[in-house]
Amino acid sequence: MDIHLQKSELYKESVTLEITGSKSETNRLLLLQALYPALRIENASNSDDSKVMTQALSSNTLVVDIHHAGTAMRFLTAYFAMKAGKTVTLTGSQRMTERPIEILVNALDVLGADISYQNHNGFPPLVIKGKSLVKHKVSLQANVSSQYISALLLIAPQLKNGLELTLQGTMTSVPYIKMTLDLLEQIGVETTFQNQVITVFPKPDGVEQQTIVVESDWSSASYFYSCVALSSVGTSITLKSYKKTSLQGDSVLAELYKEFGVSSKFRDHSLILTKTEEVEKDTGIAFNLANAPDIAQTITVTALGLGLSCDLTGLHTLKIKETDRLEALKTEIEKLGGKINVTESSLHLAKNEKCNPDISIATYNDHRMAMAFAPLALKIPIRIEDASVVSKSYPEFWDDLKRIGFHFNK
Ligand SMILES: O=C(O)C1=C[C@@H](OP(=O)(O)O)[C@@H](O)[C@H](O)C1
Ligand SMILES: C=C(OP(=O)(O)O)C(=O)O
Repeated sequence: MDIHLQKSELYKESVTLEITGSKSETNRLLLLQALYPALRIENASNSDDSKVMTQALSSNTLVVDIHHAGTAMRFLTAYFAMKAGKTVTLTGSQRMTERPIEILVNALDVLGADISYQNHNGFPPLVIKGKSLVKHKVSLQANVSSQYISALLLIAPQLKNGLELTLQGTMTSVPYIKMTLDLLEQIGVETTFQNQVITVFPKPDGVEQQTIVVESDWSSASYFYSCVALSSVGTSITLKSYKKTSLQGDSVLAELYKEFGVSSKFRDHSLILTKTEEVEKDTGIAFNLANAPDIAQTITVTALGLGLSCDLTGLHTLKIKETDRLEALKTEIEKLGGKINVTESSLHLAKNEKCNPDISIATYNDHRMAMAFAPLALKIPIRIEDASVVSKSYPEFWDDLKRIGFHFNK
């Protein structure tokens, strides 16, 4: 299904949207709940990625398919590796079979796991024979994906001797590691993180009965930051339920979007975004997003819509996500008339006058390609191909766009 967005304008009155829970927090808590059934989760994400995670944790089938969900692939590899007596083939979409997992598999091997590759070394599908893992010290490369690290940390309190993890090289996506440690601490697991060594102490006997409320998803909020940035001064949107002090690294949006003239105010659990000033055309945007890779596409498209130049660094993980996001951005932005250069870990977007209207944006099975480009309809009519991809993280995305004033026919 393609969606043709007409040129739209946000409603003058600030509309309030309820955004689904963070998929990162939810998928961690779902795994922890499988290990500690006393946990209750509120405001869980209704994303496809969280649905497949829930299904996988309760399934008794020999083959578990997690589709496009990177967190589910990585977290469940660790989970099934320590489930003694159970053998599972863990697989996913075509793209998932191209997303590397060797660093995690090697680390689990060191801990005593039995995992083999069904087709290509280093990539899913994996055949995992669950075993009791008794070793507790391992080192792994920390600059490819933080999800490998979170996967090990999540199972660590149920390992006989806990875990001592040494991170090698420059760490990437660090807030996601801290989110995992924070959630472990919240449920009563002791952890330390000093220099590049993380220790998780064993917690074999269960945790106290408790309910954890998931904060709404900040990566999903990014698309509304972009909508407000691309609107006139005074435009406002209210999003629920957010906290000023978040576990999610993408909450850095509140800081970064000041450069696009957007202010963020917290009232109770609402986040109010307001366009407070026009941005000078000569202002160039420059951010290092190594700690917030999922908002790179949103920021690039906001800059394009405002005609600003934009330099982003720290993007080395984008090439192994739902698609090669650097190449996908380059191809689609060039169709719109933008001038963009990409390297293995950065992008440069040149200042531009205006975008070509009525371009059809390909989305490459990547929810964030669809959601990042949609706000451009505040400037030009635009078509988004295969629009249902958004359900990977944010199934109500298109309904919410309608609620704030976008016009389109599905
Ligand atoms: O742990 C997580 O929940 C995530 C970590 C990040 O991945 P990398 O660590 O691979 O960059 C992020 O891009 C992904 O959307 C979610
Ligand atoms: C990269 C993402 O997800 P994952 O790696 O979990 O598939 C994402 O949601 O942007």
